[in-house]
Amino acid sequence: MQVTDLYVSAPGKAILHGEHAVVHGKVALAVSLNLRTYLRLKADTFGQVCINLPNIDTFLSWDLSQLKQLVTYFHGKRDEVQCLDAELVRRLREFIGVSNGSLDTCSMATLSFLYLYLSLFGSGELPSLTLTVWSELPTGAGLGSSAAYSVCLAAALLCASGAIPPPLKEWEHTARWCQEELELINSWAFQGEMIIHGNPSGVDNAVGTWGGMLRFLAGKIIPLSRVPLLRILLTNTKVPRSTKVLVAGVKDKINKFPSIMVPVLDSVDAISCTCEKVLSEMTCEPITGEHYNILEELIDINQHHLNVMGVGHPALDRLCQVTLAKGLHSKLTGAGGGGCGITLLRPETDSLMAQSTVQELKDCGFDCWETSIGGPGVQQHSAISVKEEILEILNYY
Ligand SMILES: Nc1ncnc2c1ncn2[C@@H]1O[C@H](COP(=O)(O)OP(=O)(O)OP(=O)(O)O)[C@@H](O)[C@H]1O
Ligand SMILES: C[C@@](O)(CCO)CC(=O)[O-]
Ligand SMILES: [Mg+2]
Repeated sequence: MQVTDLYVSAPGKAILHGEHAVVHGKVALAVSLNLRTYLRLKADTFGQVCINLPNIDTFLSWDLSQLKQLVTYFHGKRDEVQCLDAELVRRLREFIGVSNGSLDTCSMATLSFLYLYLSLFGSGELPSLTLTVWSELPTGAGLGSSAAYSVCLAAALLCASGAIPPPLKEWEHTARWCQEELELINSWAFQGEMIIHGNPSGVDNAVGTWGGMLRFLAGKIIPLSRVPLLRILLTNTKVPRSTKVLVAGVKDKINKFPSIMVPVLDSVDAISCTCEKVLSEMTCEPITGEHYNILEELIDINQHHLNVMGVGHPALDRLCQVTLAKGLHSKLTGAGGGGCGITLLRPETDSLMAQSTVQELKDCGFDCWETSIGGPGVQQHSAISVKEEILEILNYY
């Protein structure tokens, strides 16, 4: 089977409110970032499948004959995805020699690639291809790197399998898929997330697929089209952590102390809803200091709740203290336990104040930068629309 070469990209995300609570059926508000993961899929004739994942130092290849043995039992349909095929996951774990509890970066990325590849091609002829992924996102830091990776894999492999068409016309630089096709990409990306996360809510892959700002509740995705322009500082504490472990830890706490933890989750839900209401007011009436005061208080309350859930970290406390000394409010974003935090800048925060805050956070050993939010969701690119330095990496392999 011959596949067509293509480039795709998907954005990372920041969760404004609702991380962890969203896994338990509460509202989350999330927004796409201007940092993206890029994927190049290249057709080959060597009878092999190769993946190059330079961000995580992973370069692997398999003969098609090896992979064919894994799909002898396979009867799956690529347009019907509900839950993970446990037998395929078991075979793949055995094939790459990884145990059920493994959190190894390389194994998780490999497992989710092979799972999607075999699920989408397993009922027909397996194509020979090389897939290279490069991301501007820090890996495992709370900015949805796993979801951006899974969304890129799903879009590229669905296209290569013929389940969805490549949307790019000859004269275009970038193009997006239609709603129905995006839903299919999102549902396959969710499978990839299930392999990496264990029990994802689906909010991260939804942002990677649709981009912009979303309200997410129990799998229901509502794009928020009218949102004010927010200035946000992103800080990466560089403390490594695993989303899978943190999500499992919160679940254990809820099971152990339901009467204590359920009200915390309800309160986070109310924070997301209040934040959504304030953001909407800010688009239809003059923005006042009081709007910002409320947004800041919501950030503080939620950060305390996240500490109660057990997903804080001394480095995140430090972020909150340093920014509060400058009159700015921060909370962790994503799974916490280290990783990244967001700081809301007020309209009157001048660039000198922003710069000195960034410098103080860098002096703590953190990475810190002002970010723009609301980038487009998954898209196909022509080669010339991919930034030169990224194209160079993707074409190197
Ligand atoms: N650029 C990449 N190349 C290959 N694998 C990646 C890449 N980015 C992420 N991954 C996979 O995703 C895993 C990290 O996912 P994890 O969910 O723990 O962090 P995150 O998605 O960055 O944070 P969060 O889920 O809190 O937003 C890595 O271990 C790796 O398997
Ligand atoms: C911690 C969590 O709520 C967000 C991770 O970005 C997990 C999830 O929603 O899948
Ligand atoms: Mg993730």
